[in-house]
Amino acid sequence: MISNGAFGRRLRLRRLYRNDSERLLIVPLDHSVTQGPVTGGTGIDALVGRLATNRVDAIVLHKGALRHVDPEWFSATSLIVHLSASTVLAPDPDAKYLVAGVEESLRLGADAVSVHVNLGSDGEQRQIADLAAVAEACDRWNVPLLAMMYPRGPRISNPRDPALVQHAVTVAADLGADLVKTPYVGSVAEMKEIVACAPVPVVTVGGPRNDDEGQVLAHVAEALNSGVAGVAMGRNVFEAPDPGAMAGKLADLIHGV
Ligand SMILES: O=C(CO)COP(=O)(O)O
Ligand SMILES: N[C@@H](CC=O)C(=O)O
Repeated sequence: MISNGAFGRRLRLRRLYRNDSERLLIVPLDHSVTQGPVTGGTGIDALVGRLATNRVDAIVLHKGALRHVDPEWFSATSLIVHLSASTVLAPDPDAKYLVAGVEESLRLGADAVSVHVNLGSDGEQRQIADLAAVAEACDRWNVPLLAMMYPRGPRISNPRDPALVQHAVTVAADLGADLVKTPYVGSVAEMKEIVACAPVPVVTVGGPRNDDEGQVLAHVAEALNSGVAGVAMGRNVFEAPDPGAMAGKLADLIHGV
């Protein structure tokens, strides 16, 4: 793992890798702003606790959610504060904008921050500019940056096109991200090429809910075979009947039993 920057950034980045030095299991819960509640009635604190106690390396949360979560859970997992937002109700749900900052996230105890960019969307210009500005603030405050990069927009017919995904990864790395999250392209060989060209670790998303747990785990195993550094899986964890058990099965796959 090639670390970037000052001691503080390297330390925070190393803290993300809690269960082994090469792979990550990240569970994003930032969908709460995009689409609505992610807790299925159990409450955000209970959900975070189930994830933290099942070897999830980091959890992505929006800043306000932290008011309702016991900080004790973050002795067992890392906190990534998500800085971007949009909702599915918007005229353009792909138009992401910033709702939090790096200093604010540090005050909240963040180990890292994340920004979402829809490459090819009508609002791409602002999103890329926001990514660059956040990267500068991360450099200033020695905070690792996870870029959530999706080929997504009116001119994107195949959001898993390897060339588009590789372009998205390159944009993130070249603007200063320490980690990139992006869709799996569906082929081990093609994902291997993307990973090989990426100067920073790449993790893949889980995608829409699949009720067949075996298929979800097989998808992760295939992605891992392509050399990705892990997964950032949201819906297939927090929408599972037992999110903690699902997280544990993913951790077993990613980190070993
Ligand atoms: O990282 C992600 C969202 O921020 C991926 O979420 P899903 O696994 O639900 O696609
Ligand atoms: N960051 C994502 C969450 C799921 O992919 C979004 O805003 O939609």
